[in-house]
Amino acid sequence: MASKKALIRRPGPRLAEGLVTHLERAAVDVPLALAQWEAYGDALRAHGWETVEVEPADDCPDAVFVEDTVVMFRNVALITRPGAESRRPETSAVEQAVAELGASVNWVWEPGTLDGGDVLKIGDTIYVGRGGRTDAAGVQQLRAAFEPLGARVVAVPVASVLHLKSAVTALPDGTVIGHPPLVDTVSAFTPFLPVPEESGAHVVLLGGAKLLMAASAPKSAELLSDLGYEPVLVDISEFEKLEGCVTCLSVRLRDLYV
Ligand SMILES: NC(=O)NCCC[C@H](N)C(=O)O
Repeated sequence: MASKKALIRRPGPRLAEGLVTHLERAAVDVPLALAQWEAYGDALRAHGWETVEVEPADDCPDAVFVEDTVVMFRNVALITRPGAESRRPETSAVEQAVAELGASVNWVWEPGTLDGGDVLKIGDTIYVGRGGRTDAAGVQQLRAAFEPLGARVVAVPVASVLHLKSAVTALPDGTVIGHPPLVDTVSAFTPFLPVPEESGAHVVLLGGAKLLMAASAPKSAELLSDLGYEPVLVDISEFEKLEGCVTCLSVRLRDLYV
């Protein structure tokens, strides 16, 4: 049977020191962040996902953004080499966690860099954003890892936001959603549905019509609800101050036969 597990990683005491690139730094309330992270995990579990906690990395302020450390395609986990040097120590415990869950493990090698936040999978198509964190060698290594498994890898430039998935994600039917001012190449995505808020571009597919979304995107949630989806809203304000979004707080593992 296909698995329904999701990796998550508890935020550490240094969370407030997390990287900010496109935003002004704002004070992060760490206890509130922890409560928001617990509620995020509760929302996953309430919709049938078994959450698997990666061992915390308390020296790494950004470790809670676990999505950036691994890309899954079928049963293969590509352990990334994050573009930000301060994030590179995050990967070893993630590697151990996915290996223990039965994934085959592959790696992005130096000098390539790749952040999981730059990788959007829609069926067998994998969009990869070449931007501030993912370089050309990282894109090549992603292709080398997944094209032999049947993926079609499509590279797109990313400049306006931190990661590709800060700009666009996809609905269950494959429609790409994004807030147009922040999508560098709208024409790369067909079909494309504009949403009215930046954080409205971020959905985690919970199963069926349910979409995990940030509470900061009420108008986008209303739009999607009107299209027959069922948004499940979580407040992740403290992570948004660090350029995090709902997608980056977990990695869903759907193709492990365990
Ligand atoms: N996939 C993501 O959107 N990750 C967010 C990472 C935020 C973190 N502060 C960073 O700059 O790396």
